[in-house]
Amino acid sequence: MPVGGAALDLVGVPMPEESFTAAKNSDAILLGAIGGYKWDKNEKHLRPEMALFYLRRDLKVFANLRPATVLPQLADASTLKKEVAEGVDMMIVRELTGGIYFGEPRGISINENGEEVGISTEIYAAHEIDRIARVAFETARKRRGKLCSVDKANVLDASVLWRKRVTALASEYPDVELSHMYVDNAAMQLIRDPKQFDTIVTNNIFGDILSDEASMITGSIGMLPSASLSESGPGLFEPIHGSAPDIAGQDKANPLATILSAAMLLKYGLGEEKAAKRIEDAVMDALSRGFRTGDIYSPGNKLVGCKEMGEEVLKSVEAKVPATV
Ligand SMILES: NC(=O)c1ccc[n+]([C@@H]2O[C@H](COP(=O)([O-])OP(=O)(O)OC[C@H]3O[C@@H](n4cnc5c(N)ncnc54)[C@H](O)[C@@H]3O)[C@@H](O)[C@H]2O)c1
Ligand SMILES: CC(C)[C@H](C(=O)O)[C@@H](O)C(=O)O
Ligand SMILES: [Mg+2]
Repeated sequence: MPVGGAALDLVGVPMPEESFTAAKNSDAILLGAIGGYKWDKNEKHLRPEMALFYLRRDLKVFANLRPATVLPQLADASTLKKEVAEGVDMMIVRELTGGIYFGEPRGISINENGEEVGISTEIYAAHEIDRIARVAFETARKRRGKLCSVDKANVLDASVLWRKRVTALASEYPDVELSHMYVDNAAMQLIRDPKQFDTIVTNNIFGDILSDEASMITGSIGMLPSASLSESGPGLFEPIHGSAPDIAGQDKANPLATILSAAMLLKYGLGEEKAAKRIEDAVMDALSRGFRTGDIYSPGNKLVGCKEMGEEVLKSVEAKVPATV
C-alpha cells in the first residue's frame, strides 16, 4: 500500500485512509523507508514523515527494538578500531509514541513580542514510562541481564520522572542489573567502549539519535533493522535508516537492513522463528561469501549493487536451508 511520498504523488496525502486500514488489518507491516528532497518543502501535514507518525501513533507501537550487532564478517567495516567494535551486541529499546515527537503544546506561533516561536514539548506520563521500561527489563532478562536507562534527569523534568519510574520497577526484576546514564555521556560511551552496553532503554528522541550512532559501530546504517511493537495488534517493521535520497536510483543502497527487518517481522510479528533464522542465516552467508554494497565494502571483498546483494541473499536462502520451514 502506498504511504509517504508515493502516496503524496498518487493521491495527495501521506497516509491514505485505505493504506491505514490495510495496515491495521494486517498481521504485521513491513515499511519501506520514506522521505525525499521532492517533498522537503511541503507543509508539515503534507510531509512523507507524517505517514510514519500516524502509523506509529494510531497502531500504538510504543516499543521500538533496534538491535545493533557487529557481525564478525563486518568488524573491518566499522569506523571504530576493530578491537573496540568486535563483539558489540546491544539492543536499544526506544519509546516510540510519546515524548517530544507528540507532546503538546507544539507548533510555530507568535509570542507577545510579535516574534515567531517554535514549540515542542517533551512530556511523559507515568504509564508510558512503565510500559516501555517493562519491555526493556524483559528484553534484558532474555539477553545478558544488563539494562542501562538513558535520560537527561539533570535537566529535564520528563527525565526526572523517567528515572524515578524505571528505578521503582527494578525491584520486580532482581535478575536484571539496572544502571542510569545521562544521554550526553551515553553518546560518548557508545564510541569509547560500546561493549559495555547490553540493553539500553530511552525516550523517543534520544533513541532516534543513539540508534543512528550505534549503527556506525556496526559498519553502516544500511545494516540495522527494527521492530515496533504494541500491546496488541500488528507490529511495524522497518530499517532504521531513511530513504537515502543522496544515492537514490543508483542501485547503491544496502538492502540488508530491510531484509533483516523482514526477519524481525517473522520473529516478533508472526512468531515464525525458524523462517526468521533462515533469512538471518542467508544474510550471514552472503556476507561470508564476500558480497558487499559500497557502505560496508572493504578491500578483498566483492563490491555489488543493491539488486545483486538481494539476489545473493536469495541464493543463500535457497542453498542453505530446507525449503520447508
Ligand atoms: N523510517 C524512515 O522511513 C526514515 C528514517 C530516517 C529518515 N527518513 C527520511 O529519509 C530522508 C533522508 O534522511 P537522511 O538523509 O537524514 O537519513 P538517511 O538514513 O536516509 O541517510 C543518511 C545517510 O546514510 C546513507 N544510507 C541510508 N540508508 C542506507 C542504505 N540502506 N545503504 C547505504 N547507505 C545508506 C545515505 O545514503 C545517507 O548518506 C528524509 O526525508 C528523512 O525524513 C525516513
Ligand atoms: C524519519 C523520522 C521521522 C524518523 C524518526 O525520527 O523517528 C526516523 O529518523 C527514524 O529513526 O525512524
Ligand atoms: Mg532516525
